[in-house]
Amino acid sequence: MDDSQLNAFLQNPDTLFTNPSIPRVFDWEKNDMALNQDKPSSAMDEDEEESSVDSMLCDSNSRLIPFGFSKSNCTDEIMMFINAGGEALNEADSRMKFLGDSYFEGGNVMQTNEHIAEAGDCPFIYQSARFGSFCYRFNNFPPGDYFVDLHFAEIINTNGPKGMRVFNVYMQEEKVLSDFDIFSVVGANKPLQVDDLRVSVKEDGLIAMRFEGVIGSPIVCGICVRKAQNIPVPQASQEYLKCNNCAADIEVSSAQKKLMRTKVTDKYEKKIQELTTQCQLKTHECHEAWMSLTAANEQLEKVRMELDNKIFQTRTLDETVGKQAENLKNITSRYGHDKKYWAAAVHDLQEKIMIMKNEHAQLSHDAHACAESIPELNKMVTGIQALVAQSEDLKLKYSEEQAKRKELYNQIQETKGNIRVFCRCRPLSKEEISAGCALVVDFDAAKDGDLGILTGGSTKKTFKFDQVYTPKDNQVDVFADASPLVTSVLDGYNVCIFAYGQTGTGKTFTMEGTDQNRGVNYRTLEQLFQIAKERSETFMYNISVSVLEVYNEQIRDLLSTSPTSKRLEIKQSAEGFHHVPGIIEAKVDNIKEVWNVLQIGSNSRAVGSTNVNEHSSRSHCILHIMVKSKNLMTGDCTKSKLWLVDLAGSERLAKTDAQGERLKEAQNINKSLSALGDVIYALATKSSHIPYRNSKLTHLLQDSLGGDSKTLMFVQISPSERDLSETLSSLNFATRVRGIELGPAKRQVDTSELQKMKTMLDKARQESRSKDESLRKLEESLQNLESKAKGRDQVYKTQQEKIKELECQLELKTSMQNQSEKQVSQLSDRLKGREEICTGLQQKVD
Ligand SMILES: Nc1ncnc2c1ncn2[C@@H]1O[C@H](COP(=O)(O)OP(=O)(O)OP(=O)(O)O)[C@@H](O)[C@H]1O
Repeated sequence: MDDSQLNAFLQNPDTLFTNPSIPRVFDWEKNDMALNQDKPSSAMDEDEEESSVDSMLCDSNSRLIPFGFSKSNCTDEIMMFINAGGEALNEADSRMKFLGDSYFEGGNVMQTNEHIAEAGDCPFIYQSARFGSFCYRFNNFPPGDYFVDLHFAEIINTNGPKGMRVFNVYMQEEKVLSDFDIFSVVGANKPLQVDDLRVSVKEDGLIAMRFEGVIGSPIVCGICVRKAQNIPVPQASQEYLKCNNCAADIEVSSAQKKLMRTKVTDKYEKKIQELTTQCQLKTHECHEAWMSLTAANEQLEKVRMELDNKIFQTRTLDETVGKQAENLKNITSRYGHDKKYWAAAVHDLQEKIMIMKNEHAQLSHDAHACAESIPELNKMVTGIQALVAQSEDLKLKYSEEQAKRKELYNQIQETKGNIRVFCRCRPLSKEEISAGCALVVDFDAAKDGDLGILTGGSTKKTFKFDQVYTPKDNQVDVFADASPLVTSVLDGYNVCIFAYGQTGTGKTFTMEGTDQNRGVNYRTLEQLFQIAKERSETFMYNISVSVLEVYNEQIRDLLSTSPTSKRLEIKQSAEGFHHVPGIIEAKVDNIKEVWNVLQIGSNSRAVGSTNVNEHSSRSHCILHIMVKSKNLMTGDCTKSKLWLVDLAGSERLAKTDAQGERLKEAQNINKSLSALGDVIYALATKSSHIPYRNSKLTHLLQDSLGGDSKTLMFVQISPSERDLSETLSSLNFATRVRGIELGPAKRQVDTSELQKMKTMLDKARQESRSKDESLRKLEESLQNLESKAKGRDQVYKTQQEKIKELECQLELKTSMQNQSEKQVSQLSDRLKGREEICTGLQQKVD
């Protein structure tokens, strides 16, 4: 209690007693007993209630305070108020008539900070208490009657239950409160005031109070002792009782009444005693029950805790099981998927194994067959080797024969002469036929190279040439005699073939021909590629083509796409070859490409002139073919040229009566043709000076006219009598050329010598033919052998490769089979493992 609280209390001590919030056990103003509400240990039964009025009317010495004794009967003089500690309220000494010494025995003082509900302004009183079985003794009270107020609060065991703390209170060794249970009245932490316990103080001036536990320990927070007013002693008087039968008042003396009361009291006291005993027993039982209940509660709490733990564990387990179930589900689904996949894979593998087994069997069979055929193959190999050796021998012989053939051929050519002249006469044109032109050409001895010209009347002039072609002879016949020169070109000789003659006599027809009747140019090149192809095993050829035109002593490149091509000049290279720098050399690999090139040249020639036929008659058209060859066996290289020239028309100026540009053209043509004649003459006479440079034509053909070069001239003539003079002119020129070629010295050889030479020539021809024939046969047999050898080689190689391939496949398939079997066994193991895992998991889930 702090100072302010103490002062408040001292100024108005009744606050302790008038606080309406504090329950009171004995409230005289209400004239009721608070204890009856909850029926504490001293609770009364219904029988007792009937007599309670009497039983509670006690005298001053009785334990019970007389009924109807109100607080107003008491003096307000407070004799003493102590707190639970048993100390007097020192500050109030001057106000309270504290009458002397006091002491207590037993118990402990305890304090709490618990909140005391409804304690009004003085919770402090109830926050300190004496606890345990104890007693107070207060001395030096003046004799008389006093009221004692006791203050209680259940502040120790706040959770009850009822009957846990039950105690008796004695005043002057009289029990004033029996089996008092605070908790049962107000519960925990609530104040309880027991007012107006009446105490008589004798001469010894002593008030003794004793608190004695029945169950648990007594507890008290404060004690107030007040001086009571003098209580009037009731006078003994007559009392009346109502007769039950007649309703008459029966006088009852005080003694009688007292006797009655004593009897009743005794009876009820005995009953009370019994009930008290029973109550004590019941209380004891209750206490035991409570204790067992507490123990059971503790047990229950433990069980609850365990249950909580179990629930928690169960939840955790549930979650784990859920997760495991999910996992299991996933695993099961994966397993199902895997199972399907692996089943399909196993099925595939089994199928593959089956196929491989079949293939293996087939391969084994093939291998056996191959192994069996090996001796035969060996025989074949031996045969092939023999054939190859034979072939090599034949090749050698063939090379030798070829060399001999070449030698003989050249000998024949040389015998024939390096410049040869063929005469070809065109048929009469429609115009000539319609004009009724007569034929002036006699072909009776044409086969022998003799040509007769009817010069008028019965006179006939005969010309001799290497070949004479009648109008009936076609392009094939013409080329058949010219073709050996193609071989010479491929053998490395320079060759020049040109057509000479009057305009319109068939020069272009012979050289170029038409689409249906290809001429010498096309056929020469065709044969060139054919022979090159035939010789491809021993020779490698590189062929290129240029197309030129010489017009008015100017060279024009007909393959050039440039419209204003620069002036082309003839130069001599360091090796001594003559060439035209800047001229296009189109590389050709086949006849188709050649034809394209010829077409380009022909078109280009057409573009450059207003009148094609006229222009072609006035210009020299030259096809230049360069052939580079390499002998693959010897490594020898050659570089040869083939000139195919369609010369301009050779008609005489007098006849054409040309003037101006025409005259200039004709002069240039004559000049170049004369220059050609001069060169040939110089070559024939072995002149020290060959006038090649007199014209562009001879300058251009320098390398192919003379020396080792071979020249073929086609002299083209008209059969018409209208062209007789020009025909004679052309034939004379050709004869000169041919005559010059053979040389006058040869001509002068005598007949026997000539005959001898002829015989030798025939013999050589015969030999050449027979050798050609044998050579052809040899070539054929060689080709057959080679093709056979190649075929067998190929078969052998194929067989060997097949054997190797089969062996490889066999190995591969065997290893694949082993691997597959391993995989299958591994998969089976894995499958088993998974199934076991799944079974375990399934079991877990179950
Ligand atoms: N042997 C022949 N058989 C059939 N027709 C021929 C023969 N020779 C020439 N001709 C025809 O005669 C005509 C003139 O021939 P071509 O143009 O070849 O003469 P050319 O001498 O080249 O003339 P130019 O000097 O004017 O060029 C052509 O229509 C041609 O078809």
